[in-house]
Amino acid sequence: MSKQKIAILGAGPSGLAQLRAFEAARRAGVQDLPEIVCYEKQSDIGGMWNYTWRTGLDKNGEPVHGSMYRYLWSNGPKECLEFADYSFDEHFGRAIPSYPPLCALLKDYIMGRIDKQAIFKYIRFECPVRWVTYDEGTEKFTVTVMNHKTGEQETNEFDHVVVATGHFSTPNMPYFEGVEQFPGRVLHAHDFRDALEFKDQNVLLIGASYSAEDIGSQCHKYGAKSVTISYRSNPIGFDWPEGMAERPLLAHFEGNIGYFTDGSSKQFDAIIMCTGYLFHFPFLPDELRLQTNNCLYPDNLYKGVFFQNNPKLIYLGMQDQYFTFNMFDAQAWYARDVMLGKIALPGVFERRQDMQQWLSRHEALASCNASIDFQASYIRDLNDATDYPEFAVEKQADLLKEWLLHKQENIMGFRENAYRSTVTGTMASKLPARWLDIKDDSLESFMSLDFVENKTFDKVD
Ligand SMILES: Cc1cc2nc3c(=O)[nH]c(=O)nc-3n(C[C@H](O)[C@H](O)[C@H](O)COP(=O)(O)OP(=O)(O)OC[C@H]3O[C@@H](n4cnc5c(N)ncnc54)[C@H](O)[C@@H]3O)c2cc1C
Repeated sequence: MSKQKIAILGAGPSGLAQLRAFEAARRAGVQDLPEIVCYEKQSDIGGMWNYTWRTGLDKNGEPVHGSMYRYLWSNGPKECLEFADYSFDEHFGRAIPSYPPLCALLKDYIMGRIDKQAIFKYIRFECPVRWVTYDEGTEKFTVTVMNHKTGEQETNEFDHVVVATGHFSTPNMPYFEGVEQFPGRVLHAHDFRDALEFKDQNVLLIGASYSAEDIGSQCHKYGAKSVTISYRSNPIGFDWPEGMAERPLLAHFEGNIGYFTDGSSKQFDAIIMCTGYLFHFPFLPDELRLQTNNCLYPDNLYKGVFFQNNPKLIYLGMQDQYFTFNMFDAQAWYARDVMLGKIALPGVFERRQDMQQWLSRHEALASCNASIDFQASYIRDLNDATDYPEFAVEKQADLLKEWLLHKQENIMGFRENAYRSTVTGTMASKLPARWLDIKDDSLESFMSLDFVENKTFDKVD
């Protein structure tokens, strides 16, 4: 019998988790592993964590994937991202603060546990996937990619396809009457790169989620004259510093004046749409395409990963994310075991029943804390079925709840908090005060700071 072939689309944290899951099986002595090819649009691994100055199109004329900006700090504490089998202490050789102030630093950690020699051989860089089809007769997928290195298209057949292409890259861009006459800059959060650009400006952010919260805080910190956050349903509700305020939804613009639904108005210099992202799979036909919005449990994915119409098509990382890297691992390990035949997939009806149970629980979620527990129980459910190293997902859930409280208490200063690692038991170092105003975003510069002086390295037995 010929070897199974698996295509992994994307080499961001999810796709890498899938590659690493197979690599772990290989190391554990599993024979007859499938043949794997990972197609990646960019020229490096890391996905969203590859900071790029580019906006619009990349060097190959493909839509830029990255939505991250300079000076992006980890939103949640690093203790909630920590892998069971690879701690931050191990990677950096010392305790670092709970909120690493650089995406380069987090990328360094996430990629640090990857055996690059073992994994790079599977990845085909600068090969965006153009089209995927499935043949009911041969029971195979055909994947067509554009190889920008050779300038030619390539087509190959696979038994499974794992979609790990992310869902924070295609802007959801609403229209507001009069916006076309607005004289200043109008952009989506996807194209936001540097808060310094908005120094001394009156900035309007539309949206009430993480992007509005974080980009708004950044603009304030880097000298915007005022920051107004316009919400559709409910205000974010933090105790914002002077110069930042929330207003209900924008109704229309007249020139550079924005009119809000409560009848108020204000003059603006720039508009940043923090209005979220679309799930966008331009390489998939309708019958294979996941159609969802951002939520903790998209419908039609059994165990959150197997596409109901065709479970040989696997989606990773499609959930809204309290948990990120650990959840991708849990999904990748489970998906691997199904692909290897270690876990049997139930029939269509049982899969639907299982999904329905999760969807009912999902529908009943009434608070952020309940949502965090829901996602933790989802991860637990997956991990219990595989040999993924045991880790205390419930303790990380408790940390996430603390994080929410700390944000509520002090939105501009919550990143000064330090937490205890659930993996090593060590306390994070305090962030040196001068770094709260970080203007130098090099990893070297950050690591050259002496954290030891502030460190409470009281290990728990
Ligand atoms: C502004 C911002 C801040 C964030 N902050 C945090 C944070 O602080 N902590 C946290 O845990 N998470 C954060 N996230 C979430 C982040 O998206 C996840 O951490 C993680 O990157 C998701 O991994 P992924 O592999 O699923 O997707 P991605 O990281 O998006 O990777 C997808 C990969 O697929 C590739 N790809 C896309 N289309 C194709 C194609 N057609 N063919 C081939 N390859 C393709 C892309 O090039 C990319 O490499 C943030 C996201 C954003 C946008």
